[in-house]
Amino acid sequence: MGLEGHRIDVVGLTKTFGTTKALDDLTFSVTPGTVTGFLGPNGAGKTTTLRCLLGLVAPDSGTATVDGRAYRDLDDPIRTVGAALEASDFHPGRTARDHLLVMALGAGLDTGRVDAMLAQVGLTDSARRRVGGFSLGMRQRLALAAALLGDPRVLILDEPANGLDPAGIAWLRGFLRALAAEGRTVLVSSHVLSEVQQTVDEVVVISRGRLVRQGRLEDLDTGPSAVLVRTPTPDLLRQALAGAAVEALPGGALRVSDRSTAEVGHAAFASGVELHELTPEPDDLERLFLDMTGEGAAP
Ligand SMILES: Nc1ncnc2c1ncn2[C@@H]1O[C@H](COP(=O)(O)OP(=O)(O)OP(=O)(O)O)[C@@H](O)[C@H]1O
Repeated sequence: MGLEGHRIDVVGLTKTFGTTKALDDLTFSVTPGTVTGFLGPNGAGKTTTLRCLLGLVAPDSGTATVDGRAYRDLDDPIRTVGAALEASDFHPGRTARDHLLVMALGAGLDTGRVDAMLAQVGLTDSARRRVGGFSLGMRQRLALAAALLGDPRVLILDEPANGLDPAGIAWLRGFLRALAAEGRTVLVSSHVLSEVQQTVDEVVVISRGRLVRQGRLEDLDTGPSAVLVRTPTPDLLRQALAGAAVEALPGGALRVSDRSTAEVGHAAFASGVELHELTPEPDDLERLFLDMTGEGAAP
């Protein structure tokens, strides 16, 4: 059975710090039951947006609401929105378990969930260790457990994959997907698309405080795919691909930007050209992300 879902709506959000326009008329929404990646390069305004959503920063104009209400107007904010903004602000002398107990008591939450949450994030064996000795990945897990203490419908996580090793990222992926499958609304920021690419259904891409793109990950138009080819006879392959956009790469490979792997393979076969490699160019999505956010522009 799914939970009652809550939308996140950011409308016309604008915030200036001194002379820095951190957010510039930013609008997007996040639907329940999805994991949404909130993406943008460092300094794009992600943290500021999340802080506005949590009532920690007052915007100059615009609104950031959960279930149609500002955080401060929610009836039961702790049980509605769980957030992990920074993984580093734990008291280093306190154990993981004590940290969650203090939080639960302070917020009037059921302390009975503490051990269950530690187990959920894989910290049972470290529950009685002091947080000061935790790795960044363990702090991230603890922050996640803290965010989940109130069994919230909405989760807001700032760079949760930061500091996790590949196994930890794979774990996080399954964990967040399961929370979304329960009908929760999960918003996860990252400045690295590949980190969350396999986790998210939707992406909201921002750059310089403005929305660049919102949509389903699979609908992002990655443009024509390019093909990397290696052959001992590049000139013959160029002839065989007459009319194609072919670029010589350092190291001797050719990059064909307007033909599919099948088309390149067929042209080579039909002309008797020997191929040593024929691969679709990797990271099309990463390239698109860099292009969209202006980070990939040629110097
Ligand atoms: N309290 C503040 N005072 C002054 N400037 C700020 C403050 N908070 C954020 N900024 C500035 O606003 C811009 C957006 O910062 P923000 O932290 O929201 O970006 P971000 O996308 O989260 O990047 P990062 O991943 O590096 O944290 C940056 O130029 C930042 O320096």
